[in-house]
Amino acid sequence: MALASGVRFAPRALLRPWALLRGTTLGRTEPAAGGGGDGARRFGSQRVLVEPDAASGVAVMKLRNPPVNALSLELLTELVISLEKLENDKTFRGIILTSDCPRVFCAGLDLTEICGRNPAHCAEYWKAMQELWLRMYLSSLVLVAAINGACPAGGCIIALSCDCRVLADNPKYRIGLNETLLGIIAPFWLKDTYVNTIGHRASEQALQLGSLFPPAEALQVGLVDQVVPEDQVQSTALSEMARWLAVPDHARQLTKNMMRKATADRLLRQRDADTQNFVSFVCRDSIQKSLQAYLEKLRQRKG
Ligand SMILES: CCCCCCCC/C=C\CC(=O)SCCNC(=O)CCNC(=O)[C@H](O)C(C)(C)COP(=O)(O)OP(=O)(O)OC[C@H]1O[C@@H](n2cnc3c(N)ncnc32)[C@H](O)[C@@H]1OP(=O)(O)O
Repeated sequence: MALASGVRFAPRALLRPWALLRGTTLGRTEPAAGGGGDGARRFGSQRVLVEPDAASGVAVMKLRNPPVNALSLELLTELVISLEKLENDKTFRGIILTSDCPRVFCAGLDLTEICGRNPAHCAEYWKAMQELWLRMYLSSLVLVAAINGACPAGGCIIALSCDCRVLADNPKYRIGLNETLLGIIAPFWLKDTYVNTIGHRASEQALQLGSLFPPAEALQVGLVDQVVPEDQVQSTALSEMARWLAVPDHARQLTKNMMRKATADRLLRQRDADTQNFVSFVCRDSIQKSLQAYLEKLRQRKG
């Protein structure tokens, strides 16, 4: 991990993400509509669309795992790979993360990855979740979340790992960590990320209650930095990006590292124990029952 100019402090090869791939199509490059040069070429994978703009050094990364961008193992893996690709390309200084699915930014953990699965699968899945969080939280790039839909639980984790959050002003687009309402508990590193963003008391209250905040409240509590009309989310995210990119990279990166390293190190030190904790917790009969019931409720709620 070099910490001089061109700082790269994101942990490398914490996992070999490609080893997790099942039937994904990665590394595709295709010209964007009407595009010509390299700056207009899209790349990415089945579930993560990357629209790079070499001229500005900013890439737009779109989650594309319909219907609700649930964080399947494949989506987690493809996100890590796309992020790593941009991190390794010196052309890029920032990523705007957004959703390609209407009305939902990200529905959080894919519950089908932890319901009725064996412990080995749950462990593999949780390691992929840890990996994505570590990579995003410590990324040397500026990450701006352009939150254009509902953003519960794991979706909120993704947004909280970014440097800045812009939320569309729609009362249906609630954001927060609602784990307790599913009968599960946010792990310590999620709790720490929450506390780092909105402070201890607000986190304690929101975590215990499983609060999902509508936009105005999310802004008030400091969970998001801007709330804007839906059609201005992307342009506002770009303006925010410009503000962050106006700072010299090395100074901003070192400051980010200084602010976040202790939180990330805590997970790095206890990664295996955290995985075991997760697996033994979610594999309990009682937890499986409540997750199944929640999933069933979601399926029946339709229409
Ligand atoms: C030591 C202890 C360790 C414990 C560790 C805990 C780890 C904690 C970390 C994260 C926790 C999580 O992320 S758990 C997931 C929490 N997510 C939610 O509660 C969101 C649930 N979804 C919704 O509220 C809504 O779907 C939505 C608001 C996101 C979108 O609403 P919409 O009306 O547009 O869509 P539908 O509800 O009709 O859903 C469509 C379709 O998707 C399925 N779906 C939704 N969410 C999930 C999900 N998270 N995982 C899997 N599948 C999901 C839903 O059932 C519908 O399916 P069908 O079309 O088959 O009916």
